[in-house]
Amino acid sequence: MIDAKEAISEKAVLIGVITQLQDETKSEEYLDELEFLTHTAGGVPVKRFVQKLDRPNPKTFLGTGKLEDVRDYIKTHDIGTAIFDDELSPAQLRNIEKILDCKILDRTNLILDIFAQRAQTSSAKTQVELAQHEYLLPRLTRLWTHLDKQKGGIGMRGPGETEIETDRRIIRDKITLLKKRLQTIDKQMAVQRKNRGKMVRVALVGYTNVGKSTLMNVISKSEVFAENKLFATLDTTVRKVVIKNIPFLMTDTVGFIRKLPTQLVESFKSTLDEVREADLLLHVVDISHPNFEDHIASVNAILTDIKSDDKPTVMVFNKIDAYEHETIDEDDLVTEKTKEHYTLQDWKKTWMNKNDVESIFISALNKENLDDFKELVYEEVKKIHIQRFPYNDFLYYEYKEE
Ligand SMILES: Nc1nc2c(ncn2[C@@H]2O[C@H](COP(=O)(O)OP(=O)(O)OP(=O)(O)O)[C@@H](O)[C@H]2O)c(=O)[nH]1
Ligand SMILES: [Mg+2]
Repeated sequence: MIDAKEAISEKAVLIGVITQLQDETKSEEYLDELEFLTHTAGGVPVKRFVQKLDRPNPKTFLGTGKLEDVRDYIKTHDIGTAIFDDELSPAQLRNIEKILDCKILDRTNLILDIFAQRAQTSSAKTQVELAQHEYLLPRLTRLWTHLDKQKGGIGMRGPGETEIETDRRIIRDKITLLKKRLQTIDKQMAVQRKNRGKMVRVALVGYTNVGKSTLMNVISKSEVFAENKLFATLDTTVRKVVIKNIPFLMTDTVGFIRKLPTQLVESFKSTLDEVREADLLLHVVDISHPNFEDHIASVNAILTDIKSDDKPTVMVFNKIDAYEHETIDEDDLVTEKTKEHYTLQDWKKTWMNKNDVESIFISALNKENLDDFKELVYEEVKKIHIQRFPYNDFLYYEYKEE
């Protein structure tokens, strides 16, 4: 198993591709994100290698020529790790390892590593460990390559293969064990959720680092760990919040990311159950991020994945204090107005015009527009609360303070 702390603490090169599916700009944005991930994991990105291809090479991800460039660079600059901006297949990993003499990580691996470093509770730790083992299982074949060379095609059933088989069996057993342990945890968590009664449940969801925990803190006056790193939160925090005369439960949970490893989605089931069982979602967006629309799409895809896309949702555009846009000079009649030129007002109009979804623009950090935010959440929670407690109307006795 990859040691969480040791995995990367050294210089790394980042490797990506430009394809028909991702143009130069996209590729660069993705590598920016990979760089942020690398930092978060404790690595130091020193150089990027990007190649234009129809699609990633099925055998070596990059073309072999380009990969040799990478190898030369790694040798001369004493690089410890090469990080690929995609999930490498077991075969790709094996082939690349033959060419580059250093630690190879892919995006999935990197994310798993960050999760492993950050997991605090036994639940989160078990979930990550399960995901790591499932990632590892098909990739255990690495040893085969050495055998291949030594023995050729014949006589492969030597001790080497038995060893791999033994390793595989150990990992499979471990997976079974972890799954069992998770089932027990799942049950406990389900009981806990039940014990919370019928109170309306609101879940903060959104891309990683958008400010969910910060918002949770200002709304519930709690102290949830928030920082400018990806995946600051892995465990779910639930707080009771009261706005005016309605108490409800608010959940802060793990942030999403583009191409969240499927193993993680699967093993974080009990964490994501909080989202699945929520009555109302607050989809928090970092509007100051140049890719925020992509982030919304990624989050929606994962919500669909976990069958939670049809829940009542409020779009919460956070970090308005940090929003910047490009401007067109008044005498410039050539430049066409694009989204880069949108003011906050333009974005508000765009979103207010959507009938099926409520939206609000705030800054959790500077506490801007929080009163309107609370009012909106109150109205949405009230709709659900009234349905759930039809006879409990005394809760709605609102007394005005003069
Ligand atoms: N400028 C600005 N920064 C903010 C705002 N809200 C949060 N941040 C910063 O954004 C960073 C991430 O905040 P978190 O609250 O940890 O974000 P999160 O969504 O919980 O992140 P994960 O738990 O990693 O998914 C921190 O450095 C916050 O201080 C805001 O309104 N404006
Ligand atoms: Mg958080």
